[in-house]
Amino acid sequence: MKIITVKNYNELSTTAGRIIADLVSSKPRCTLGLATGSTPQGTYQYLVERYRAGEISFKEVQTFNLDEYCGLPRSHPESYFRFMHDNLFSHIDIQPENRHIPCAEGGDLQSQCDAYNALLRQATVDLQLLGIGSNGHIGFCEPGTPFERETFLTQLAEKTRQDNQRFFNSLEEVPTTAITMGIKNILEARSILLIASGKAKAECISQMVNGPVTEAVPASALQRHPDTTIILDEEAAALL
Ligand SMILES: N[C@@H]1[C@@H](O)[C@H](O)[C@@H](COP(=O)(O)O)O[C@@H]1O
Repeated sequence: MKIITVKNYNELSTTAGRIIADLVSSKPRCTLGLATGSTPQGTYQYLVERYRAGEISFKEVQTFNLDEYCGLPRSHPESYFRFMHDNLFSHIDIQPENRHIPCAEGGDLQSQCDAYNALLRQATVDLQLLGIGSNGHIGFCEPGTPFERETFLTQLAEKTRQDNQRFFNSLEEVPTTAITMGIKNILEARSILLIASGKAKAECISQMVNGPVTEAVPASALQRHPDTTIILDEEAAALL
């Protein structure tokens, strides 16, 4: 694992954004794995600025998002579909047919998982961007998820629902299930870029980097990936 520690969130966003922008410049037809949550927002803002400056184009880029809540229509302000539209896709020249987000609407969610997994299997993700949950989850692969899991319907941990409650009016409104890429899908990316900011992430970062590789800490699986870069601000790196 290559660990880069930076001063603050701003520097974290610029550092991560630059790595992605460099890939898009050198390989215009690249495939990006994308994440949601508060942490990547600054990274996406950086990419939008580089696009607006005419320095990069996403015309030929293909993207796959990690996950999506079940039970929220795509138009819901907290759906990840909407998050990606608002934070990135509506500001850049990516082609609608090149962006993929699990569809968690409709009755047959298992078929939606299978369809998304089949799409992923046809692609090779060049760079997978990741955040991390305070309980060590990546995507929505919660503690206890078998490492060989591919795209699946997951039950959100109570800790995750509590952490994400800040986006909703009450805990009851936070979905209890989601569709997520599995750990196996994530590890198939050519490279992984995980970003984390703030002291609430210090403990899980320490477990991910220095703890044993265990399904109790899903992010510890990244120790097995040959090309993982972790960018941390000083608070998230405090226990390393
Ligand atoms: N499914 C997402 C994860 O992909 C993300 O990494 C995590 C952390 O979010 P934040 O960056 O807001 O701390 O939140 C959600 O649960």
